Amino acid sequence: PKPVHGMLKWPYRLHGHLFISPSSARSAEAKAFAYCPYSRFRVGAALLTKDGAIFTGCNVENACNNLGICAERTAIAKVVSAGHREFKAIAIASDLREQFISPCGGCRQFMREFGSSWNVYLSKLDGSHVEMTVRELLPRSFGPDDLGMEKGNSTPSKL
Ligand SMILES: O=c1ccn([C@H]2C[C@H](O)[C@@H](CO)O2)c(=O)[nH]1
Ligand SMILES: [Zn+2]
Repeated sequence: PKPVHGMLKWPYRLHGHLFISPSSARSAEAKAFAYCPYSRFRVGAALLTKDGAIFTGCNVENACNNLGICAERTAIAKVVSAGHREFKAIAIASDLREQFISPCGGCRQFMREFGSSWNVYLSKLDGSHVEMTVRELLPRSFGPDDLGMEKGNSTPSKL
């Protein structure tokens, strides 16, 4: 495929694949930092906020196996602790060539806390993507509204 130059509007289609730029590229970069000595399965995530900021995350495993955290949750914890709660999309990258990396159930619930109608980009190693909404990945979900909350997106400083 020919390289593409210049500014590309997000998201864009190329060679029949859907790419999100720049967050898809950033998820692949984040994968390089994966701490995964136990599974050797590298995952990177890049989360795009409504105001255009991008935060990355990688999986961080632990000798106490069940304490490991996924790339998606790392990225969400980083972005929320930086004061953002309104998200446009999260892109996920792994080394899988034949399959689109799909978030685990725990991460789907973590995403859903901050709304159901934002996008998740499941990618293959070649950068091609499938676009899904949080709602499609986690239908009929339990969320903040079920506890009488407005939604998880309320501005920081409010509880
Ligand atoms: O969407 C996914 C799927 C798996 N992993 C991590 C968890 C664990 O460290 C390794 C193998 O499951 O990959 C993620 O970070 N995100
Ligand atoms: Zn997960």
